[in-house]
Amino acid sequence: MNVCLAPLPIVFDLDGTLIDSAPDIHACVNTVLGHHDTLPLTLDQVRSFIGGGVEVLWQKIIAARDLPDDKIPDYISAFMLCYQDATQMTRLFPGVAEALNLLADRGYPLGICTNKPHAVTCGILDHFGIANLFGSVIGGDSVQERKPHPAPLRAALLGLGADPLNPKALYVGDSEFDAACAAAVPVPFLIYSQGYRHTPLADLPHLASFDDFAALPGLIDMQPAD
Ligand SMILES: O=C(O)COP(=O)(O)O
Repeated sequence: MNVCLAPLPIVFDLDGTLIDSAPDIHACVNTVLGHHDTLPLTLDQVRSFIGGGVEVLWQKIIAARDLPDDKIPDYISAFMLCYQDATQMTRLFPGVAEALNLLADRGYPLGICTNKPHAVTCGILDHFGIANLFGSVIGGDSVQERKPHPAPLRAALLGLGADPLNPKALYVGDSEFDAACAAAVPVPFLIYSQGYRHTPLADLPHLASFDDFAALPGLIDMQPAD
């Protein structure tokens, strides 16, 4: 690491990157579907619908189950009631807490940019005891637009003191939404290969990929500082 220069701000995606939230989301989706006498979805189906935020999740569910789309607001309210504090089956991916603490100790300003609603995001960060590591947390309802639009990532970068229009920073994520958002800002993108992506890695623009959080601090240290 170049110790003479300011460490780069690092912004992280949440679902599929820091946390495996699919089992809790899956359970709440099926609770809501059950209340509407609709067949449950598999964990793989629900996992493949995560990443665009709660509205996109439910658009994909109603398409998969041929449900009336004028009921989306009702489905979303019922889902949020179930999901607002559902952390029982959610896990940090292996090595996440260690990597984040190491990066924070090395002085990297850390942020979150997720399409998950802000309050739920903060609850999850608190639950895992990592909320204090992040200087900026942008959720799917923090600004008007959602990823892949660049606005939420720019807001997260601004919160870390970076120039949102010409940022020297990194975005770490797992999905098509994250890759497109990073390219739109633009900011170099590091992709976690064990997340919820369905596109081959080679087809997503990225600076580097990693499959183990133990490798992330070294990968970040290799990037030129600001
Ligand atoms: O789809 C969601 O609710 C959140 O997904 P993200 O954390 O990957 O942005």
